[in-house]
Amino acid sequence: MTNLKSTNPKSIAVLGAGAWGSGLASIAEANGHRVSIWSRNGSYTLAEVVENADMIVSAISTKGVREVATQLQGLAIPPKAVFVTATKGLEPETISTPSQIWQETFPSHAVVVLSGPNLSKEIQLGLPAATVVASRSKDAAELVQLVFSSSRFRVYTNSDPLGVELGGTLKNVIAIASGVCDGLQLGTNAKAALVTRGLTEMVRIGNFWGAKTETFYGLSGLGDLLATCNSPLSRNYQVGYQMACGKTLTEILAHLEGTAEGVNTCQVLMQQAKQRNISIPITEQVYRLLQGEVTPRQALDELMLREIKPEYSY
Ligand SMILES: NC(=O)c1ccc[n+]([C@@H]2O[C@H](COP(=O)([O-])OP(=O)(O)OC[C@H]3O[C@@H](n4cnc5c(N)ncnc54)[C@H](OP(=O)(O)O)[C@@H]3O)[C@@H](O)[C@H]2O)c1
Ligand SMILES: O=P(O)(O)OC[C@H](O)CO
Repeated sequence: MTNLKSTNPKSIAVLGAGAWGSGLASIAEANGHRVSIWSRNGSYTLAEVVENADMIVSAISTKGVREVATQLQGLAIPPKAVFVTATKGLEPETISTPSQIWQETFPSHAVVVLSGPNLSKEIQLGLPAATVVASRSKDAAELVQLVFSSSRFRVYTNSDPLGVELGGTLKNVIAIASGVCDGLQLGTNAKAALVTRGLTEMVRIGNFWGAKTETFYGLSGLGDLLATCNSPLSRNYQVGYQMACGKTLTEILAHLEGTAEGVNTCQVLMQQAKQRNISIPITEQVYRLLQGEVTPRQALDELMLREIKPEYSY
C-alpha cells in the first residue's frame, strides 16, 4: 500500500476560507504540508500567503476569481508555483471558466483544475471521497495529486481540464432541477430520467466548447452529477428543493449557507444557448423557474410535453 504522508512538505497557499477552501486546506495539512489560508477577513495579506508558495489553491466563488487573480498579478509569485482552481462556475461577462481566468492572468504558470463529487460537509466528517486533477501539464497534475491524496481522498489525474471543469460547473444546474424533482416528490423514475437527460445536456454543451465526451462519464461529470443531484447537502439541490416547496429564490438565497453557483451558471448557459442555437431544455426550464416565469409544475409539464424525438440524434 502507498504511504501518502509527505516526506517532502510543500508550501500551500489556499485562497478562500469558505467551506471548500477550508476542506482542501485540512486535507493538505493532514498530509504534512505547510498551509496558509487567505480570505478577505483573515489575518494574513495575499502577499504573505503566496510568498514562497509551491501551490496556490483557489476555492473562491466565481464572482471573486478575477478580482483576486488581478490582485495577485501585482505580487511576487514564485515562477514554479502551480495554480489549482476548485471553483465551479462561469464568469458571466466573458463566459470564461475559472481556470481560463487563472491561465490568462498567469500565462507562464501551470494551472490545474480540481473537481469531483466532493460535498465538503462529508469530507469534513472524514468520509471517503475521490476527485480529479486535470491540467495540460502532466507534471503539475501529478504534483497536485501527490499533495492531496490520502486514505480518505483518492485523487485521479486527467488530461482534459476543460471537460473536468465544465462537469463540475454544468451539473449545478441539473442539481437545481433534481431538487425540484424531489421537492415535488416525482419519484425515482423521474429522477433517473432527469439525471440521464441532464448528462446528455452537459455533454452537448461541453462538446460545443471543446471538452471530451468521455470526461463527462467520469468522476468530475457523472460522479459529481450523482452526488449533487442526490444530496440535501448540496446548496444547488437545496435551491430547487425549496423552490418546489413554495419559497422564492430571494428567500432561499438569503438563508443559504454558502454559494449556489448553478443560479448564475444557468443564466450564462441560456445566453450562450440562445446565441448559438444549442438545445438545453432542462437548463431552459430551470432558468425560467429561477426568473419566476414558470412554476415547478409548469416546468415539469413543459419538459414532458416537448416534441417527441429519438433518444440520440445521429
Ligand atoms: N462546498 C463544497 O462542497 C464545494 C465542493 C467543491 C467545489 N466547491 C466550489 O468551490 C467554490 C467555493 O465554494 P464554497 O462552498 O467554499 O463557498 P463559500 O463557503 O460560500 O465560500 C466562498 C468563498 O469565496 C470567497 N469570495 C467570494 N467572493 C469573493 C470576492 N469578491 N473576493 C474574494 N473572495 C471572495 C469567500 O470569501 P469570504 O470568506 O471573504 O467571504 C469565501 O472564502 C464554489 O465555486 C463551489 O462551487 C464547493
Ligand atoms: O453544494 P453545491 O451544490 O455547491 O455542491 C458542492 C460540490 O460541487 C459537490 O461536489
